[in-house]
Amino acid sequence: MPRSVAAHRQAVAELLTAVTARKATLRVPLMDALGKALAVDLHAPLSLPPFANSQMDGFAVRSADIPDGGAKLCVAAPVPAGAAPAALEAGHAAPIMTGAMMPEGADAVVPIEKATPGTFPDPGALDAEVELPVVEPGTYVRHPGSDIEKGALALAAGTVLGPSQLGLLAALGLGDVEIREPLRVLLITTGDEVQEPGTELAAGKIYDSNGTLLEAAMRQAGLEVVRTGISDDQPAALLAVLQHHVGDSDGNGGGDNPVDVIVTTGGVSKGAYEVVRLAMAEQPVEFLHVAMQPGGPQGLGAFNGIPFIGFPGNPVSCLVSFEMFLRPALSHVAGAPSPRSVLRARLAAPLTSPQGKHQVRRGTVADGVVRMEGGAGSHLVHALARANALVQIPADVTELAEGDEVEVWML
Ligand SMILES: Nc1nc2c(c(=O)[nH]1)N[C@H]1C(S)=C(S)[C@@H](COP(=O)(O)OP(=O)(O)OC[C@H]3O[C@@H](n4cnc5c(N)ncnc54)[C@H](O)[C@@H]3O)O[C@H]1N2
Ligand code: MOO
Repeated sequence: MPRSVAAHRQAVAELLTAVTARKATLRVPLMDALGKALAVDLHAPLSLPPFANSQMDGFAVRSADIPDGGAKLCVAAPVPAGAAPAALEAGHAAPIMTGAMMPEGADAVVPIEKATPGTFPDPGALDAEVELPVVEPGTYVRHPGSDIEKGALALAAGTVLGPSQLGLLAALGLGDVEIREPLRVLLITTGDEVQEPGTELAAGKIYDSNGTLLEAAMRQAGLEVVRTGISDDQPAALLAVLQHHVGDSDGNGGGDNPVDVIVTTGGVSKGAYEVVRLAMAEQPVEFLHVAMQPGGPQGLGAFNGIPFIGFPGNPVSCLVSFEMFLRPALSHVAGAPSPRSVLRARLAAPLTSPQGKHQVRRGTVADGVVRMEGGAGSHLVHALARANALVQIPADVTELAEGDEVEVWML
């Protein structure tokens, strides 16, 4: 009896719980925190904006100086961005640039387009005057703390740090940040037929797409990845690679920066040379079938005490396995990455799906409608590259009509 998708996801999460529990926190430069989870609640060390500043290029004024019909004011010394200006005298208007600090006493900005003349006087010009229309106090002034007050919670522990979050930390003046230490994954692709990209393709061989596909997916999910190169179909060779990186069953060897999880691709189904199955024969690893297509055959357990996950060899099966099991399990137990956004979309065309298998098709979602990219085959990497979503067809659904709603996970 195949295992359900939910049960296998749960099993992967359980496998990772112990690993994530023993990970420490780490202080890293902002850019190294991209995609990682914030370890602690982070409070703003300063207000944003830090001081009142102008939202427009124009004139900083005391609004009380300008009656309903407008007024002619003396032009004060200009205030460029970055300067700390002198206080604004009554009856004066100071040329001010976007982002520049408001002079003390000024409470509004009139944009240059509304001034007469509509250009700034030369900085050296003496006795210049400008005519300005009436303006409400506060107009085009960005008040200190209007975005966030000093001391307020800027980001909560567990927040996944993307570009916007890291941009906020930079705006708050932080050069580094404390993150949850990322999991280190040992990624091994297998197969006698598989060859490194960038080499000349021999007869009967194909290029290794799984390694790049999964390493990219893992890095994007905030994982550290250790690649070993391709392992051939000799179990002894795969065991040697594993032992080199992980150490032996007594915990000897494996280097001083151990990996937390091992992920392999290929060699888990029913062929005559299933290298991963054979190499794991002495280990507590279960090879099973999940009621899902693609990504049915799966391996799960431990190699010399290190959690082990064996994905099937087909490239689309690898990515679907990662998205359906490893990514959600990591979101659940490690807080990063964020779960995929889940939407509902209407089918552009009818489709059929095998009874008893949760099918994950690849599609393009636009304007609430999803169009399939390629067929169900798990070798279709070109179609995968066109898709922006995984289309989820539950195990008990065998037929859907055009316009029927399905769940889609945005990639
Ligand atoms: N008799 C059966 N045969 C198969 C079954 C089954 O239930 N009974 N399951 C099929 C399904 S579903 C899948 S998925 C695959 C899984 O096979 P393995 O995990 O053992 O993977 P391989 O046989 O090594 O490779 C499958 C396929 O993927 C290609 N491949 C492998 N590695 C890479 C790589 N790094 N980059 C690109 N492509 C790769 C490989 O050449 C094969 O075409 O088994 C089915 N068979
Ligand atoms: O499960 Mo396989 O992954 O369908 O191609």
